[in-house]
Amino acid sequence: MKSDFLFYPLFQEEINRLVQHPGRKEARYLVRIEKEVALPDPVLDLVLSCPVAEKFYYSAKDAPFELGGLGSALVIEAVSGGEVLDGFRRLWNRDETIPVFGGFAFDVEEEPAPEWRSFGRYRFTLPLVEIFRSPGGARIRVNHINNKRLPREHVLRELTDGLQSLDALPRLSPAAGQPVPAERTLIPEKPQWNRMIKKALRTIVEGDLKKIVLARKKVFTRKDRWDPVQIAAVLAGISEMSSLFFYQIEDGVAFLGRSPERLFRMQNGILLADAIAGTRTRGKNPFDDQRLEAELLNTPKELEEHRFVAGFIETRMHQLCADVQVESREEILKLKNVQHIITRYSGRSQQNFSPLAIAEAFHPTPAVGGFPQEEIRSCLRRYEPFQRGWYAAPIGWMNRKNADFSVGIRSALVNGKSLHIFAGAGIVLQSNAHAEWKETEKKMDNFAAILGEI
Ligand SMILES: C=C(O[C@H]1C=CC=C(C(=O)O)[C@@H]1O)C(=O)O
Repeated sequence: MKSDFLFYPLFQEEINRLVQHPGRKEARYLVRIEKEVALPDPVLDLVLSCPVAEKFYYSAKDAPFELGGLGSALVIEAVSGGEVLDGFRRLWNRDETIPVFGGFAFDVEEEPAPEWRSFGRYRFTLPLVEIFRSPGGARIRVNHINNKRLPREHVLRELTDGLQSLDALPRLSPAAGQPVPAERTLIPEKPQWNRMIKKALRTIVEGDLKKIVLARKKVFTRKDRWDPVQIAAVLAGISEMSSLFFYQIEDGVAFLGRSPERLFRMQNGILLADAIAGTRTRGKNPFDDQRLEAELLNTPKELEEHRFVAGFIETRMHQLCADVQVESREEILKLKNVQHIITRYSGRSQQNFSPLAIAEAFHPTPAVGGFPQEEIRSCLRRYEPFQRGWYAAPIGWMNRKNADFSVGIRSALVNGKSLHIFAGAGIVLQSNAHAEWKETEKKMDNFAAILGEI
């Protein structure tokens, strides 16, 4: 990982030109300068190696794009989606294609728990430096918001200072590192998990809910702070069909993961969404793997779990779109540690819904909440012994009309000396507490290399 990229020299000429043309409109609210570049390294390397406090990265699971951000030009922290859209209204009035990165909590009605406090309920960032790479090439943009209507010279000085200070930082090189010893806490412990499942099954038998996705977490605490960059580098080394997301909002505070599940992608009016549920581990050899795949596709309990999700997504797609197509039904998605049943949908968006409104309409799908959707948040608040925060919630990027959001599973929160690793499992009538515990263990295995064991 080298990334000796220097931002200020790259934009020096443009900044000088802006100084010489004081009449140009950009300085009124938004200064945005763009450059095509021959990027020497993957965007991820650039983002990980720059030791700036706030930074993000997103690559969608099946699109050859990388989006990265360094620093922040504008951060919107809000308690509702409407407030987020208000916060970006002026930005998108200038240019509706500008992407912002972020997400919101699983349960936005809850007061965030201490470990999630800096993420809040909704949080999106317009970065100071935005890096986008596609097979056609790479572009770097710098953004500066002048919402205080400061004089132009002042704005350009701030921009220059921002870029120069990014350049002055020594680059990090996240060495693979040895597994780190840490104290482990299970929340819940196994006996409590067994009781949670029993309670969920009772609720299902009584007929109030049909499916409940219960989650657990492992918290690893060590003497020194965890390095989110090192953990992201381990996730980046995994080769599978999943999106990689990394959102560091303060030094040593980051939410990151490798999610196989797209909540939705909206591109030029086309909406894509996945239903993923039903799980088996990977086999020890190809023959064993095939056997597990056949078992997954022929087990009524797994199919039921999957169909709650697919039915829900299909209903939402019809509410939001015309021409809803099932791109593939009940196929297998093979990941490094597990395999799932996947059904894919596409449709043509009918109305002018904002991407955030679409995210709120889908979330939480029965893959991470349960069924029916309406009852599930209050039920999980009572059943789970910790707050999910941003785990299993939408995370990604959006502009005024387009977006790509993943469901924030196979994920972890790094917060100083604590590392919280999450996983959940769908509980239906035939579920068994021990099998679901083992399944969640496997779902956490992406992080095993960091810890030596989980
Ligand atoms: C809730 C999680 O996985 C969901 C996604 C795929 C399969 C699932 C399952 O089979 O239970 C879960 O619904 C998680 O990984 O934390």
